[in-house]
Amino acid sequence: MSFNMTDQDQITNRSESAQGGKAVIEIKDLYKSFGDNHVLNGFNMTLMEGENLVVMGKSGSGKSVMIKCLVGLVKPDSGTVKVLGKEINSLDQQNLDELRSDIGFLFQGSALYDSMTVRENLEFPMRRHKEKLGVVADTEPLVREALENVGLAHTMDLMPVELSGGMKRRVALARTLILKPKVMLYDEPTSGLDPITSKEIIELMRSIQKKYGTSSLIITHDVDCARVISERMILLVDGINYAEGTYSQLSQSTDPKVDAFFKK
Ligand SMILES: Nc1ncnc2c1ncn2[C@@H]1O[C@H](COP(=O)(O)OP(=O)(O)OP(=O)(O)O)[C@@H](O)[C@H]1O
Repeated sequence: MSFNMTDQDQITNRSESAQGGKAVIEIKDLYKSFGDNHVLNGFNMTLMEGENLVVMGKSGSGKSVMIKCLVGLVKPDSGTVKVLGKEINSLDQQNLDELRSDIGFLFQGSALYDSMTVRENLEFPMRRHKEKLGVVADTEPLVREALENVGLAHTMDLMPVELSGGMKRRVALARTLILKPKVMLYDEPTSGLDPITSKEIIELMRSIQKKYGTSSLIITHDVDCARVISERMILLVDGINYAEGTYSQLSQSTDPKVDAFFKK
């Protein structure tokens, strides 16, 4: 289904391309099956520089498979996946690792290492991606800045067990920000959090995007999160980008498959 845009939105899109918007992620005609389970059937997606794009899909619709194709953890059957101008499936391991250091992840299971302090958790990616930051003699200023971004500088020497669920998620976000990623991938960033903590995380995501001009792909079931954060949305149904548009366009659709996403 191709979603009908209003005249006003068509004008907005034209002016965006006139400003020379750059694609940071381009997925074209992506197919992936596991045996007879045809998960992605020609999925297309473009994330523009500085954009917040939300992808929604039912449980089992292939959102995680799509993200895994994006970071080279799953090999597609066919189609192309370009991230920051590089075709993922043609990169060797070293170039793939380098590219991954420009991609920040906040996944449902973005667990902190329980045996390490908050500071040590944040130092970990710095050691892992030395090629990006070089050898950092004094890690404290970077750790502090990353924690200040999420309002948790005072937790630097605490252990994860001493933090609430929302605080852990914020530290996980700080840990990914320390590498100054160009693209952020969020997989269910508010799942398992109460509404107030969810709101705090969404606000943080917005402030980070503003501060660093990061482009973000957000996978969520949370309609409120999608409403607040998305500039554009894609609904993944039957392995394709079934509908695309702004929150207000999609939430007013009379198509039953689209409408089902917005029913509480
Ligand atoms: N490695 C794999 N081997 C076989 N089947 C797989 C594999 N990975 C995913 N699948 C199948 O692909 C389909 C899509 O799974 P995926 O995890 O992408 O769903 P999802 O949309 O992320 O769901 P949820 O919202 O519940 O996390 C499912 O039917 C799943 O069983």
